[in-house]
Amino acid sequence: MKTLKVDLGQRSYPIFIGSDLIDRPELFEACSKASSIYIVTNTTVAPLYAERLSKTLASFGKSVRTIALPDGESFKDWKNLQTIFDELLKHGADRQTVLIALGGGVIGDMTGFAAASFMRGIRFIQVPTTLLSQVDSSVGGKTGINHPLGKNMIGAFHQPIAVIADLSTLKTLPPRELSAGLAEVIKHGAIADATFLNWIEANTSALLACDIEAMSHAVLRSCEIKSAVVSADEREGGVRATLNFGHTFGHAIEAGMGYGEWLHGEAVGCGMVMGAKLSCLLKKITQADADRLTRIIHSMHLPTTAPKFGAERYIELMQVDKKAEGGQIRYVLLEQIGKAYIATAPHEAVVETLLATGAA
Ligand SMILES: NC(=O)c1ccc[n+]([C@@H]2O[C@H](COP(=O)([O-])OP(=O)(O)OC[C@H]3O[C@@H](n4cnc5c(N)ncnc54)[C@H](O)[C@@H]3O)[C@@H](O)[C@H]2O)c1
Ligand SMILES: O=C(O)C(=O)C[C@@H](O)[C@H](O)[C@H](O)COP(=O)(O)O
Ligand SMILES: [Zn+2]
Repeated sequence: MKTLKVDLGQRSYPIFIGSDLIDRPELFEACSKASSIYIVTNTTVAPLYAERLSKTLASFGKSVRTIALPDGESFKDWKNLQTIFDELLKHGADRQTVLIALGGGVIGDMTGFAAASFMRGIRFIQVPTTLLSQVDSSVGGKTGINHPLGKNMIGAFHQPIAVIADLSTLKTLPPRELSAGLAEVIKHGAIADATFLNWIEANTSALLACDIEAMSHAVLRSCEIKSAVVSADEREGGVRATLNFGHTFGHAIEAGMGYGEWLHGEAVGCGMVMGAKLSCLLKKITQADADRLTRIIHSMHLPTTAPKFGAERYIELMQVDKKAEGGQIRYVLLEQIGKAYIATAPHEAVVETLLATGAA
């Protein structure tokens, strides 16, 4: 097992990465002081892992309940958040209750937001079971739900007290979901570590085959990169926005198509292709670099051709973005492979050229 730390002073927490971790009560030690424990999961993950996790948590001698929400991005909304609150209140949860998010990023984001707001804030633990949630969403404390007009528009920063990434759970993950997670892995290489991107490129087959050693390295290196960024800028005042590479376009695709049509990772993969093309149009990276990144994304079975909404609609969708300021869209672009920067306002005509010609 590998252990990392997200360094945030009093809000610091460990990330445990390894196999069969959901069977190890010592990793859930914070539950020994809980008044009650709620596993929040969904109807797909519950039959796979909830009983095993309940058994582990039962060793603390506290009440352990499971809340299973419907599965899918389109359920990351008010209604299902309300279901969590209903269950907590119905069964007498209090400020010493600990929530456990067992599932992918949808469950992690919603459970985290429920924990941030229930009785003005209770503790929660992330047990990510998708590649995407192990390499990205379980770390950093961004929690929330979608709004029909914009992705993740309602939420809060609320850090978990631990992240327990059990690599064995990836064995049951469908290939399409694995590829979606690989998009965020590629993102970490593209924005912060050219050597890691080389490794990803050289290990495409092992990653697609969900080889345990390859997964272990991908999760570890991604968590190292993300936790360093989050430790430096918890609330996205600056450098944290680089983790949004591919997301300005990607979130527009998700909202524009209706949540769930394309997976988040698929939209981000395609968004990174668009971001690389824009970086190239602005003469920051070479055509060869943009082509290479597109090839890597394509090799992971991710879409690289954007849905054709038209430039006007893309711009309208992208204006509903948390990075936008005073109506100006801000893009995360590449200065070089392994280094991202924030473009406050690239010339609108350049973006329109991108949308009209290449990607959309
Ligand atoms: N908070 C953040 O920093 C952050 C970062 C990245 C993404 N996100 C959010 O995360 C979400 C995407 O997360 P995701 O890709 O994990 O999607 P997801 O949560 O929808 O999970 C993907 C699918 O895999 C299933 N599943 C989960 N674990 C499984 C397992 N071990 N075996 C079999 N099936 C399993 C789920 O039921 C679901 O059908 C988006 O809402 C995105 O906005 C948040
Ligand atoms: O943690 C971050 O910061 C990220 O941007 C990670 C992204 O992969 C993730 O999709 C995040 O939820 C996007 O955040 P948002 O603030 O753009 O909604
Ligand atoms: Zn993302």
